[in-house]
Amino acid sequence: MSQAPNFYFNSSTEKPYLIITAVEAEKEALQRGLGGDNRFVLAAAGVGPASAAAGAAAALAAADYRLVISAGIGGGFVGRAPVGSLVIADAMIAADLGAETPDGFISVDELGFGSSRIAAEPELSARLAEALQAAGHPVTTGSVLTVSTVTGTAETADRLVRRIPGAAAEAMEGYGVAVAAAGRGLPVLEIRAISNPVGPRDRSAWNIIDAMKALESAGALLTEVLP
Ligand SMILES: O=C(O)c1cccc(C(=O)CC[C@H]2O[C@@H](n3cnc4c(=O)[nH]cnc43)[C@H](O)[C@@H]2O)c1
Repeated sequence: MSQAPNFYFNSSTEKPYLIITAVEAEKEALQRGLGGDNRFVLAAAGVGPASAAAGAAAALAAADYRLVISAGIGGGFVGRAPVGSLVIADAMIAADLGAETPDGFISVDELGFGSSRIAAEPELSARLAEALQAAGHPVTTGSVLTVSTVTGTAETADRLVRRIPGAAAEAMEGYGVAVAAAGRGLPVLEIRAISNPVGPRDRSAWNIIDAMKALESAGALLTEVLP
């Protein structure tokens, strides 16, 4: 883990919700939206699927939780999730877990080594998406791809959406968090606030400020939607 998880005291008798972000800025944006709701415990576990899985697993070993949420900024596939919008995952997909061949990519599923897809908890995901829509926030439901390398060309972006037609966004942590949650039999959600389009590397196309505001809005609605 590149950053130590920051655990917050929770006085409720109910098991809390665990939210794993990559960096402190994402955690703080969510905390602003959550407004001190002590049902939530947040940890910034570092960038990438390995740090995310290790951070989530450590938090889950230390206390009991009822739900795990992977949240942060992400890239939106063009025409599906614009910058500033939110994506609520229907599934977390390890998009680069497999083997490259001269004829194309073979997923870990096709190789017979497990599954590259973990489904999000459908009812809560739908409720959160509906609440965001009702609040007037642009939101898309679709698969969130977990990659170890940020996509940096139009060719790679096209290849990903052709191979995974339901892809709405990509980020680097969701599948790692989902593996840790699945290891404990816990439901999982992923929320991505879109900071940039997936495609040719262009730092000027990034809008971290709007993405952090969107993450804050998602935090505020989580307090209403979760039981
Ligand atoms: O320098 C670049 O060109 C560049 C482009 C996109 C993302 C990065 C990062 O280092 C971000 C890593 C961090 O943010 C999430 N994130 C945000 N946008 C994306 C994306 O388009 N693809 C993958 N991850 C993204 C990610 O979850 C990490 O936590 C640098």
